[in-house]
Amino acid sequence: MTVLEKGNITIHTENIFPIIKKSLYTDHEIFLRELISNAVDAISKLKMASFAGEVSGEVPDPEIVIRVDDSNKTLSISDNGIGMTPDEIKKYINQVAFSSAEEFIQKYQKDANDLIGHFGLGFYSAFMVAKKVEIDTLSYQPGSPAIHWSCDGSPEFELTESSRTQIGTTVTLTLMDDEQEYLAPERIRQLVKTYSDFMSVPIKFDNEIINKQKSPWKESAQNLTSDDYLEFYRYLYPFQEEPLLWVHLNTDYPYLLNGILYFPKLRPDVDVSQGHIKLFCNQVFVSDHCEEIIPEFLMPLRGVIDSPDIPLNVSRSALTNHRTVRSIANHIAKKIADRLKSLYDETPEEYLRCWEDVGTFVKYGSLKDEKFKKQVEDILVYKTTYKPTETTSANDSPKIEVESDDVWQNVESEKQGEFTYEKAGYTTLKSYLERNKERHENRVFYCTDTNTQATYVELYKGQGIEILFMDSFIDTNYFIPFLEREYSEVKFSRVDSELDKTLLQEDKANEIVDPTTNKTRSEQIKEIFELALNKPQVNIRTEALKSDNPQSTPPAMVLLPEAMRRFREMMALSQQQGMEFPDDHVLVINTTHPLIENIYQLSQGSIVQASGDSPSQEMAKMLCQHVYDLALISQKGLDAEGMKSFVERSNQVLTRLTK
Ligand SMILES: Nc1ncnc2c1ncn2[C@@H]1O[C@H](COP(=O)(O)OP(=O)(O)OP(=O)(O)O)[C@@H](O)[C@H]1O
Repeated sequence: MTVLEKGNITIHTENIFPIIKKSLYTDHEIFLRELISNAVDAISKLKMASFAGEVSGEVPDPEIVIRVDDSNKTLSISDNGIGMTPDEIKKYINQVAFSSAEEFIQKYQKDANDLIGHFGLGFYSAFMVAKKVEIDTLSYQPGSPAIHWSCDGSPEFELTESSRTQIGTTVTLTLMDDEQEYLAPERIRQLVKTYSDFMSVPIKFDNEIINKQKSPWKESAQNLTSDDYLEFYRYLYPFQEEPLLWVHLNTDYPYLLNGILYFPKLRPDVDVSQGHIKLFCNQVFVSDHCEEIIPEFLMPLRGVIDSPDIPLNVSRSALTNHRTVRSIANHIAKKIADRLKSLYDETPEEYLRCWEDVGTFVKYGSLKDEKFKKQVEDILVYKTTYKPTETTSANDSPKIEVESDDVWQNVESEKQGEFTYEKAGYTTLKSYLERNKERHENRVFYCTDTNTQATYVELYKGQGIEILFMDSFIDTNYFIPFLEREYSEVKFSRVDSELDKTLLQEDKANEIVDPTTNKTRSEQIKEIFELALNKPQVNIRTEALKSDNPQSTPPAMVLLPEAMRRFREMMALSQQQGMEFPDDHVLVINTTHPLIENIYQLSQGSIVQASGDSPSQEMAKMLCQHVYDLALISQKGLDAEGMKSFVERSNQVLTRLTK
């Protein structure tokens, strides 16, 4: 073997090797990604040279071959790309590669592990795992000799002749003793799959192609079917539920950006604060964590973004404020909004199918991002009790289907005739306000829980008042206050917070019935309840509920005034607890209900016993407590103590009634 040249690699820091080996990155494994990327570059350079007519003879089918030699503890990566002349080796490897490595190390030594991509070290990263690196190469340039370059980790290299006859390059690493894991076939396969799966050149190992090669996000959306998108999703996230919809990003100005983002179904067990989007740079995998690039509210999205314009060697904290990155984040949010808007306009059924999950993104996005909010504000929909009849338009006065007890209507069953959001039981806030402006202008009645608020919903429905269902965590804790800030004249009232005047009639019990005390019947009823319950914190009020059939209205209702309830909910949220049901609630006694009238009559019983109350007064007292318990039950249920006394009292009342 003739030694052509011996020399020193042009670097200025003598101890650069130990730095590289020991402390630069914790994830040494990226060396394989770097070497494969160089091989792919070399192959595309040969292709370009061939297009330019610079290559004599056939250009072989591109391939990269990885080989392991267990006995020599070597791992090699071969390509049939452009190869290198001796001069190029000197220029690119000895000077450029090493000097840029030096610069890189000096710049990033401190926070290298904070970098998003650990890019830029290139060929030199081989020294993180190898005690000796050899390059065997033959350039495509006619007459160029094949050469062999070797370096044992000292700043010295050796160039010798090589017997290589095939154009291309083989890089052989003799692995360090503590880096032998990279000889294991499974480890190699796993690394190729992680980092280089979508490189467009086939990568062979053990006579098998081990990378996927095709990167759908680089294709034009027209060339992909829904099945292609779904198949790609399954490939990226095996065993996961199908995504709801996806957005294909394809921009080349002012930055290059490709990607496919999927909306997953939001499962309660999915940690939405953790990013799942994979970041690529020219099809090379960079990171599973691109939280700095994606707007926070889109974090639960999945899929791929690929942009060579995202700087990968700045620290994560610097990324967030980087101009291009900010502009990419805005672009992604806009594309997502565009996709949702076209879905809303063009395929309402599809939009509603996804709404429950997508709605959370959209609401959260509106809270977080002013621009996004502006884009989506007209496509926010809410479930409603409103049901248009075939002849009415969406903005007619509400026709509420009183009979149906299934307020969560099934979208699928609403398919006759032209599909509208209203027919499917959904509405926008704008339509709601418009439809109801005559009856209750700028007031939105809403329900957050169909079970506990069923009595109240029935009462409103009975009077033809439209109710929106805002039942998600984000609705109750953030979105309603947000909407009130946005539309300052609009107020939201939960169905159990107050009884709207449209539900009430003039209280006939207001006439004075006791000339000696000047008390009205209502005042007496209130007193009867106050005495019977003996709960000073409960604010007892009498009202006359409107109804054609008083029997069908509740005799009493528990109300939680909106502001007080919200304040308590906020407190509970900040202490990460559920809200305790407040003792200081309102109890409304419905004076039109026959039961209340009967209790009133009973309590007027005049036979006074030694103990004080007459049997009929005792009975009236028990019935008052019972009415209150029933009102509590239909609001929040009873606790253990409450249930015990309710059952005991029920038995007493029944016994007395059957005497
Ligand atoms: N397999 C190869 N075939 C041909 N030339 C190669 C090969 N590997 C490296 N080179 C040459 O060596 C140069 C330096 O490689 P290195 O990986 O250090 O940096 P780079 O690829 O230019 O940049 P990056 O930092 O993005 O990796 C390359 O630009 C290329 O000219």
